[in-house]
Amino acid sequence: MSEAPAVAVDGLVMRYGEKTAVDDLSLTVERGSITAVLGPNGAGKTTTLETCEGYRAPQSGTVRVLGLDPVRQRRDLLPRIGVMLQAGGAWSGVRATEMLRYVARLHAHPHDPDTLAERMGLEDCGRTPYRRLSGGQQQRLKLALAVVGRPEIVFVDEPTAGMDPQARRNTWELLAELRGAGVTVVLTTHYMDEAERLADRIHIIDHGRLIASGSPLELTRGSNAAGEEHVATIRLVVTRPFPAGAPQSLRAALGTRVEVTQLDDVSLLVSGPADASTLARVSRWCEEQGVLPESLSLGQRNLEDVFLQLTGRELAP
Ligand SMILES: Nc1ncnc2c1ncn2[C@@H]1O[C@H](COP(=O)(O)OP(=O)(O)OP(=O)(O)O)[C@@H](O)[C@H]1O
Repeated sequence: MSEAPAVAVDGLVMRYGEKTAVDDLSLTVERGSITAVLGPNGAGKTTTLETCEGYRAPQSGTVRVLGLDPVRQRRDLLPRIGVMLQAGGAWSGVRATEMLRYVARLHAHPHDPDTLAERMGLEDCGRTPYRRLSGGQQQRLKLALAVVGRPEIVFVDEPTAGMDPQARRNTWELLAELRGAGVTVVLTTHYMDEAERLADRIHIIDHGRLIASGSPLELTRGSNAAGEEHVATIRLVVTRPFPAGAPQSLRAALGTRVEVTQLDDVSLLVSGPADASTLARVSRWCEEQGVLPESLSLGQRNLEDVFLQLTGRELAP
């Protein structure tokens, strides 16, 4: 029998009263991968993760982690997973190293807590009570607590929120190292660069639904109806609102190989096999329409553009 995926979510529905937080979500996470669940605030990322961690029972649908039911088989699953929660996760008065040593002792084959503390840059604040640690230090301690027991899979919710750039890079390194050691990492983030740089696979969710899945390259390359790759994105921002029908008119001017998405009254996105001559044609179109570009730029398509095209909204909070 083939090994079950690290995570299999199938038709998950989760509601809080009238509010549907997770809406018929299905996704899988392969073992040994870093998988990012990317989405804006309130997309349903934390709720999905908490269901995988066994803190919430699915209201509809199924969730399996390492082939086990996280609620019914919690005792079997708990020693095999590591969890970094967004909020809480340590007692407020406990000292950092004390907490790490305590949690290490709960596991059969833990990492050495002192080495891990050093690795996470926590050696200088080992005697500081948790509540007195800075936001970034608390994040690092929570991550150390999640991995000290050598889990097979770690769930990390917004692992680098509030960290400075150096601590973010250290965290990315640690997560990549875990993958190198065969650990599956599932992380939620609303930082596109984090997902793009770290993840083997990205699931983009919005309003509790899966709207796209793929490797960072698959997602950012994308393709148009003719199967051509979306290699570039042109962003156009103008000084006054576009006339009605602007996206259609611009698309007619540029040809069918590109896609035009209007983001708001004054900005739109052109994506497709665009180059300098496309840029020149956009500029000419502005002249014909009597709109003045405030900015016009050509760049590689990134995850932000993918999200914008799919939803018409910005991903960044
Ligand atoms: N305990 C709760 N009671 C009521 N509504 C909730 C509760 N927890 C979450 N929600 C709502 O469910 C939706 C999904 O929330 P969730 O925390 O899962 O999203 P998220 O993608 O993790 O967001 P964030 O990035 O802000 O953490 C949101 O609209 C949120 O307001």
